Amino acid sequence: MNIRKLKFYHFRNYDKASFSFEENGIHILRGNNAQGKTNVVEAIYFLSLLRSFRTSKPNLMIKHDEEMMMIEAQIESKERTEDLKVVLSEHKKQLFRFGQPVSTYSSFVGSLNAILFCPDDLMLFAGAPSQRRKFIDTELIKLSKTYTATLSHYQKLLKDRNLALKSTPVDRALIQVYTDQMIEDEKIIIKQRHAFLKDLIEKSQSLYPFFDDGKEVMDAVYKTFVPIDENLEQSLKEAYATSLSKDLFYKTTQLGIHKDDFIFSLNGVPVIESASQGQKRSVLLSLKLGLAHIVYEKDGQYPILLLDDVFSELDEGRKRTLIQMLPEQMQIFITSAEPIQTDWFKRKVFFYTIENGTIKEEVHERNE
Ligand SMILES: Nc1ncnc2c1ncn2[C@@H]1O[C@H](COP(=O)(O)OP(=O)(O)OP(=O)(O)O)[C@@H](O)[C@H]1O
Repeated sequence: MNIRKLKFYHFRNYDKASFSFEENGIHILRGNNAQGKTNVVEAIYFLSLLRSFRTSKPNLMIKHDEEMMMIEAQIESKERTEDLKVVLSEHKKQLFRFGQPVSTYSSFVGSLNAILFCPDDLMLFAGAPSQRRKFIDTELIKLSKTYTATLSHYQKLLKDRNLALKSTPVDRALIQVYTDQMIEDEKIIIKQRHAFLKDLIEKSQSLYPFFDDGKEVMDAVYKTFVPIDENLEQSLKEAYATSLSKDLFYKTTQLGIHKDDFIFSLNGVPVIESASQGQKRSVLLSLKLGLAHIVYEKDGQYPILLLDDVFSELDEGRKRTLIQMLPEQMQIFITSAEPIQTDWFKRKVFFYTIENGTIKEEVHERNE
């Protein structure tokens, strides 16, 4: 998958800007701090998921003192070339595909598949379990419609069950109806999370040694509230039966996949407890590249890879390794405020200078 054109109008610090990108190449956006490099990455990510990785308030992306903003892109995939456009004003978000208005989120999201690495991702290890669930869910939602539908059904049931637990008098029969339906959803979600993590870890494990000279072994464990085996349904039923009195006491559902966690480790020690900054970045990069390989296996094409400020805190060896590990048929955007040595690249690479909300393509430098 490739972005061939990208246009902004009143987006962040860009007034009006237009970019063209070659397919598959590495595109380096360089420039001093606060010039608009990450803004470009944010725009691509926003077209992919209709949410920003920096703010939960999309209106902040509208250029100061303006009333609306627009991001537009031409996407080339294996199947087709299509135009995507988002127009956002304070009270309205309008979506367009092929120049036609699109009314639902689900018929827009999915056209552009992008995988992002950004410095805040390092919070994956230190943050709350909800962040790790979000990481896994975001990818599974892109990969499986069944997962998306089941997760949203479960979330609704959980809300209803919690309301039923709070009501007086308590309707135990109704709570049981919700519990039974939640168990059906959980059987699907637990199996999919388990299988996805196994696949992701297998792929990432094969990449991590390149970053760390094969010294450490990365791994991850899926922590849910029941054993994952052939007795899953029975275990779920027993867990809810045992927890019912607690649920009634606290008036909220104490157990469920909404409390799952995923623990990432190096040599058996949780990453958060002992990994260096460089090692954390290396684990994350192995995970992100692992994700890209999963998408390739499923779709027969790589997603777009967005690497925001990826080089800081990586030593030169790791920087070189990262570049060598990037698949040839993947379009990649890298932002950097650091000097970049052109001899790191042995493939098509394009440089752009970003300065105060303007973009200038530099002379193509190609080392082949
Ligand atoms: N809504 C907005 N309107 C106008 N300018 C904005 C808006 N939001 C952010 N900016 C400006 O965008 C710039 C930041 O851009 P960006 O985050 O892309 O920087 P960067 O080049 O990636 O920098 P760094 O190397 O420090 O990460 C800042 O100058 C900021 O003031």
